[in-house]
Amino acid sequence: MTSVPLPPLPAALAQYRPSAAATLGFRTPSSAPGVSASSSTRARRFSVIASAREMPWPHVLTVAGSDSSAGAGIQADIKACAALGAYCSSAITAVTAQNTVGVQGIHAVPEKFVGEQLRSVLSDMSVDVVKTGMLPSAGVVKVLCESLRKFPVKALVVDPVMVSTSGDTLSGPSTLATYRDELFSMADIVTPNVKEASKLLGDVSLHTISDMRNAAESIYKLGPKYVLVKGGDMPDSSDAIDVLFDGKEFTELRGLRIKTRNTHGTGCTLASCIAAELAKGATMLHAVQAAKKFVESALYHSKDLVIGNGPQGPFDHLFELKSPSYKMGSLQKFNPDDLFLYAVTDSGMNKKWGRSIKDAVKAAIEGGATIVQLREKDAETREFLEAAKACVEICKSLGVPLLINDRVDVALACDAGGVHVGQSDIPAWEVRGLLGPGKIIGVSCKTLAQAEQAWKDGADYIGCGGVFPTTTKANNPTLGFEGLRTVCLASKLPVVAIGGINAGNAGSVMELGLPNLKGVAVVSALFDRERVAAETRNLRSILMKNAHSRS
Ligand SMILES: Nc1ncnc2c1ncn2[C@@H]1O[C@H](COP(=O)(O)OP(=O)(O)OP(=O)(O)O)[C@@H](O)[C@H]1O
Ligand SMILES: Cc1ncc(CO)c(N)n1
Ligand SMILES: [Mg+2]
Repeated sequence: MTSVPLPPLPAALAQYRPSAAATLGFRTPSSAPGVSASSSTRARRFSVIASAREMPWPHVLTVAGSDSSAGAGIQADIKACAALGAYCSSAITAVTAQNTVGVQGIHAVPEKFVGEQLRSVLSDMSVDVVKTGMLPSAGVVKVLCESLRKFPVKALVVDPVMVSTSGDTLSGPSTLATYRDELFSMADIVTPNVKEASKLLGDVSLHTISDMRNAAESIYKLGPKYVLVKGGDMPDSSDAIDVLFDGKEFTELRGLRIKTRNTHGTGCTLASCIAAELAKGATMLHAVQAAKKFVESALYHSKDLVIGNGPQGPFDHLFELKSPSYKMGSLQKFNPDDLFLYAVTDSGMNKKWGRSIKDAVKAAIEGGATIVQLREKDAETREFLEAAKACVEICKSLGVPLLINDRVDVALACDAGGVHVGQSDIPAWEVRGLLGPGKIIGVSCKTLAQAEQAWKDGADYIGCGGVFPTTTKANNPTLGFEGLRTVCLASKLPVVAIGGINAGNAGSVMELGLPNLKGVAVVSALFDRERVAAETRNLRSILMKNAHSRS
């Protein structure tokens, strides 16, 4: 590949960013002969830029290699960022000829021209996060470090790509020292897989989680703020476990290991998703969790795809566009706002008033319930399953998610939207393993530690209470407003308040104005009443009033 000299900055651009242009030594309007713009044209152009700045788009610049099969590299990075709502620009470091069999050829882009691409993007666009993939030579790593010193960004994600999964070398041992000595100290996070971690540490062997922890600690000493050692390629592990280290604490991120041949590009995708989430403003822990969840979901939805004849196929980054839930307005995908008016059934109460579970659920939705949970502690399993199937049908047709309390087996059998578990039920991460990534999982939590664990376990929301004393749960300690406030403020997941809530006190719960508190869950206030739809409607109008008075 030949490098062509960089032309002068286009005149129009020079008018928009005269200071940036001057800094870079580009010709500015006053120095560019024959370029003139009236002051009104210039003012209009500036106002276009100013209004564009009011609507920023999280921006990731990927510095990586092209993969002709489009499963990894630049192509994966752009798709991953797009799927997560970030804009992705690119500086291409190498063009590879590769497919699902392996890498057939590599054509490195001259280092100077990598620098020119970096300068073009970084001098013009507001890049939030730079993500690196294949950096084929020490020279490219140095060029990148220089560019980053000149144009600092909010965060740097370094995926130290060295060997493709097919075993082909993408970056030789000569780059190792430059990675370690120059790039790592600028990085917010470095994301080696186990083989790369081993190479970075002089070929130490890594076989266990404890080895991954030690490796993360050693790489941390080379200067990055966080290290994520990825366990996708750990043999004999039924889970896909990654280890995050922030210099003090280790976090094990445990996900399902999806049985599929389509894992080409998981590493590039994970790093790009972390970059996209950071660009959107997430904390590192959140960004890594969201990224892992994305990879897991994409693999799950692509597990049976057949693209290419080789052993390692690509997966579909835009799987959500294809899923029926996306096309039909999404019943499966969790929307925290669905927690607004959360109806929990109780068979005893409905029996007492002479209604079936199905009629009770129908009435609650008619009155405005936004999510329903079947909590049928006393029902026989067969009878419960039949009722659940009928409720799923109604809920699907009315666009309201239906969750099952405790019973993962019943949820699977009736294809419910998800499961709600308590502290003494199956742990949320095991439920996730059974239900897969697309279902909703809620966990009852009373303490900060429980809320933290629910988040780590991959739950979607927590139920917090009992806020007030309740008759539906024996020996249930009451948290009161203070307990609710403490958990809500610390919770990384959306919260629904539960326990003794009714039309008389629901307003005061919402008035707390806690940002994470998305709604209230009610049992007796709806179902231990004669007219379920009317009670629900009344509660909804109370909640709406208080939700509105907050905004
Ligand atoms: N089969 C799988 N099921 C679920 N998650 C997986 C699977 N394989 C990899 N992952 C996850 O994908 C992410 C990338 O990990 P991996 O160890 O595969 O990186 P990598 O080897 O750098 O990627 P690549 O294969 O693209 O080079 C990690 O979060 C890992 O846990
Ligand atoms: C270009 C490129 N970057 C990264 C990887 C790692 O998956 C790959 N196979 N190809
Ligand atoms: Mg891998």
